[in-house]
Amino acid sequence: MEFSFDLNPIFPERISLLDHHLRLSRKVTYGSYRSDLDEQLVTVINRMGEASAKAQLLSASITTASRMRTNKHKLYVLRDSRANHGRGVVIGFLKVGYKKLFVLDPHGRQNEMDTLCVLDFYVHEALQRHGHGRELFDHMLQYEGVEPRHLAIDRPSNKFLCFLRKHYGLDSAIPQVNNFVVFEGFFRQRPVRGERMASRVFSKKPEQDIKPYSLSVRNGLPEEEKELPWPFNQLTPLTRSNSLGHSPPPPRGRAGDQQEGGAGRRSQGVGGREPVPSPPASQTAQHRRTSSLTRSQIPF
Ligand SMILES: CC(=O)SCCNC(=O)CCNC(=O)[C@H](O)C(C)(C)COP(=O)(O)OP(=O)(O)OC[C@H]1O[C@@H](n2cnc3c(N)ncnc32)[C@H](O)[C@@H]1OP(=O)(O)O
Repeated sequence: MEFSFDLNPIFPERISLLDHHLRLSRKVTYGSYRSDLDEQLVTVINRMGEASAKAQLLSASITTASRMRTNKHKLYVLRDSRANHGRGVVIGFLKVGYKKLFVLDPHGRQNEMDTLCVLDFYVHEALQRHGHGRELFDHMLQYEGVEPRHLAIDRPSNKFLCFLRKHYGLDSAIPQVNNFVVFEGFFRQRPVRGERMASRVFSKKPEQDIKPYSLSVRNGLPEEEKELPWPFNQLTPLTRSNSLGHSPPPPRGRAGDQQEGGAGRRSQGVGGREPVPSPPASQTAQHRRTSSLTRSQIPF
């Protein structure tokens, strides 16, 4: 992603980390922050957010400078300093943050947890599948001191699911009733960081709904589509997408989804992330309105 100004003073490192004040982390930078770069930084964040939203077929950006300021999220930005005649280009970004979630364990018990969540992740279309996503993700894991299985993912796209499976062997999700995805091993050997884990019975409703961005930007959906949380609202007769971890067939040129496998994919409608693979139609019709999913029914 190119800009008319020099990116190198804004992002002095190959991977720079911004906090919710849009300040660079001292741990990953050598220089100090320059206030005159504020405006350019806002421009970059907003452009990156727009590109990510477009790639995920979202109706609005979930990463903007103003959202960054109102949420305690962190933004890892990967740039190439030499490209664009030395002005640099942004290759991609990864946004994470702690959220209080109600997470179901494999026995269906509900646990209230403050957990690190992956909230937005984007690599420029022209640079995907070159290892940049892995570089960003590994950097974040190391900096945050977490293992991939201990993360909660806000409604991962199909590409992201493939990525997680390929690089980190995450392919077996524990069914949830919110839009976050956690994988097997999520509850095992978690680092102690003041995390609250209050076991509750599955049937008890959380005190508050935890809404991922992906829901909050769903402006245009009719009410009936808002009723059910993901993945239940995915359970319409669809063709299953490519199996995870395999390279897809060549691009089919669908707007906003240029690098996807194409076959069997559908737009989720205004505001949704790109769809994840879904169960065969026979299963989906049968389980469209069920209140819980067994492991074999999780749609990937
Ligand atoms: C919580 C969320 O943020 S969900 C939204 C995630 N973001 C998106 O979907 C936006 C569009 N996609 C992207 O920006 C990128 O594809 C990312 C961020 C998911 C991955 O970044 P990349 O730089 O492509 O990843 P990297 O090169 O390290 O790894 C490649 C692997 O990722 C997965 N992947 C990347 N692109 C695709 C694709 N078009 N189709 C299927 N799998 C893909 C595959 O497992 C791939 O391995 P393979 O080529 O051997 O099949």
